[in-house]
Amino acid sequence: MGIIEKIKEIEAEMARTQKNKATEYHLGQLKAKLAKLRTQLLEPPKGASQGGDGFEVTKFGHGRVALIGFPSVGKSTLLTLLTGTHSEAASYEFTTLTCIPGIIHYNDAKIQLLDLPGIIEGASEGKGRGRQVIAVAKSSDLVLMILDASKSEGHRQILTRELEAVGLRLNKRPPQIYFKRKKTGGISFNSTLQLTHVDEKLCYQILHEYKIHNAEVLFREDASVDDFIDVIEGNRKYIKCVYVYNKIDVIGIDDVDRLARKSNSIVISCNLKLNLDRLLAKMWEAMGLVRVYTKPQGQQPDFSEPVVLSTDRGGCSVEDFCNHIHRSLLKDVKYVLIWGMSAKHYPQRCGTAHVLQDEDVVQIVKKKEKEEEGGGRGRFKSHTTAPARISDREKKAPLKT
Ligand SMILES: Nc1nc2c(ncn2[C@@H]2O[C@H](COP(=O)(O)OP(=O)(O)OP(=O)(O)O)[C@@H](O)[C@H]2O)c(=O)[nH]1
Ligand SMILES: [K+]
Ligand SMILES: [Mg+2]
Repeated sequence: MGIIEKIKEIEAEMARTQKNKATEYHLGQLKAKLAKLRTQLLEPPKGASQGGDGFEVTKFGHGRVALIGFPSVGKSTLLTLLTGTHSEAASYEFTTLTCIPGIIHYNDAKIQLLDLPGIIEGASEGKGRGRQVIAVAKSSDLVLMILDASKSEGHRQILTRELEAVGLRLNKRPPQIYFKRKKTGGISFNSTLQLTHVDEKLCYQILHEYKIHNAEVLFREDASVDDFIDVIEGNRKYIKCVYVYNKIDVIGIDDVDRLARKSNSIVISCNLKLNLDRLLAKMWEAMGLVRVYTKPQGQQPDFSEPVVLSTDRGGCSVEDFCNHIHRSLLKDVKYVLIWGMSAKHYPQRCGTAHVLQDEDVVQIVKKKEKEEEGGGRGRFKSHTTAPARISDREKKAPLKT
């Protein structure tokens, strides 16, 4: 029996099994079996060359966003609109057959947007180009799940299931479970709080399924069996996802309203170019991107080219900022002066652990370098006002030095 048949068999057995206290252990075991098979399915066949027929596209810019959706929901239309790179769009399904990259220029940052072939139910098991498409989704910093607002709302669940089946976890953070395999000593199981979804016996059983007999387990939250399996598998990818309901020009206002209220969702129309600005703002926020402007001593900040950091990847501390400019910079930094949202007053003197916010201005004061006390002019000299964003006017018309 092939892996896919085995998966189907276990899924059928799980569907047949009633969920109650008596079947809890059995179901847990089935879940572990299923997870193991799915991991097997993802491993490239022995002897096969790595990559080749995948959709390898070089990463570019400050982040990568993948367009995932059923055929003909408007992925290519959206890529063309947002990036100016033409991607063929048509009313028939599977118009796009490969990965087409474009670049979004937004907030002085460059975001790589990837158009992809449509995927269908069963994609995770190899239907269509599903596996390659999902591999690209895994390499992204954000998934835009494009949905046709006029079609079944079940599509969102089907796609989410397909992505979950290959180890993607959308809009979740890793479970707070410490897990370490050991060579000897048996299994030590602990929790810092009362667990309501799993107990020690169930966890032992799952570990047994994985043939793990020595390990340290510590639950730091009231996690589920699925969470525990995710931690054991260790290959899960936690990615943000924005659900984009396209084609709202063909549905009624009540439906638009309902879809717009769903969590992590946005409604758009490519045809009418509706809400595309809001979509970009939402992407920016979801990717945790932060612009930081450098201000040389005695001069105005350079508003033309921000350093773009991400709260999710790499972090946004002053240390991250310095490392971004130059690896060897950090050791010379005495402290920094900060103007902007993260500062309590202007300028605030901070250490390298300080966390920056979008549109902050930073002046680095190096060791053995004299501080510019009051040397700046206008907004960027020392004074105390409530924190505020650096206004667009200040960026456009910097004061003369
Ligand atoms: N009514 C309406 N139609 C749209 C909208 N956006 C795209 N379409 C149409 O939907 C059809 C499919 O668009 P595509 O951009 O090719 O969709 P896709 O998701 O890239 O399709 P595949 O590459 O085949 O997976 C085209 O006929 C578009 O003109 C929209 O906002 N409203
Ligand atoms: K199409
Ligand atoms: Mg397309």
